[in-house]
Amino acid sequence: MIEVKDIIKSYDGLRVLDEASLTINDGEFLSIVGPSGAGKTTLLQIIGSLETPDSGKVIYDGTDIVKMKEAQLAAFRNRNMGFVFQFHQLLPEFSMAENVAMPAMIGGMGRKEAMERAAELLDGLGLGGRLTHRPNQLSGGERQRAAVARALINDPKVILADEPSGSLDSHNREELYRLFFDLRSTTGKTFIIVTHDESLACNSDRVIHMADGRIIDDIHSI
Ligand SMILES: Nc1ncnc2c1ncn2[C@@H]1O[C@H](COP(=O)(O)OP(=O)(O)OP(=O)(O)O)[C@@H](O)[C@H]1O
Repeated sequence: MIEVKDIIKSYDGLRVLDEASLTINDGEFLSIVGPSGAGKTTLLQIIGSLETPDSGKVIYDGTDIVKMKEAQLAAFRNRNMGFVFQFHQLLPEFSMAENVAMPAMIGGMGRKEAMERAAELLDGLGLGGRLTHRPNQLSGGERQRAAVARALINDPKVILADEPSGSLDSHNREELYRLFFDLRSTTGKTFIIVTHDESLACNSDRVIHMADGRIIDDIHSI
């Protein structure tokens, strides 16, 4: 369970999160929607410990990660969170298998085991023939699937995604959503996704609506 409590965040004196609070249950598939500038990305980054709030708490299973020191936090993030961004952020000079294996190696896994696990994951996502390719040799949809594999490599409990389909065409978008929903059913992971896409939001368990740094609506599907 993740408890987000009274988060306040300002940039340059401008308040972008204004006492945002929510509780996210394990296995929930949650979309965060709202107009541009509402604070969605900032909230996601704070939940993902990539950004620090001015005040408030982000509690994972009883532990407030806002209070953690950077080294401890980096290890916690590496073990417990997987990230998918709008642009894949794969490293161009590394192969697909190396890119996917990287968070596991950073977490202390040996190269051989990490590369084997990366190959397995990529294979499972239909990219078994692309292990030694570089990111620029893949299509946008393939790159985004590889980014999902990278997010999964450490078997985190939570996947955080920021506009993950923002750079994809409609076919690849639908494929990515199918992958997310399949993963949710097969792995029980928690998904927290910032999106402008209605079809993704509509199919979520829960939709958080934000405006002006506040959560103005929290709708659970039946
Ligand atoms: N690092 C930063 N420095 C200064 N201002 C920032 C920074 N990050 C975000 N902001 C500002 O905070 C506000 C909220 O931004 P945020 O990206 O969280 O909104 P959003 O709801 O995700 O918007 P969008 O849908 O356009 O991505 C915006 O006014 C933005 O300009």
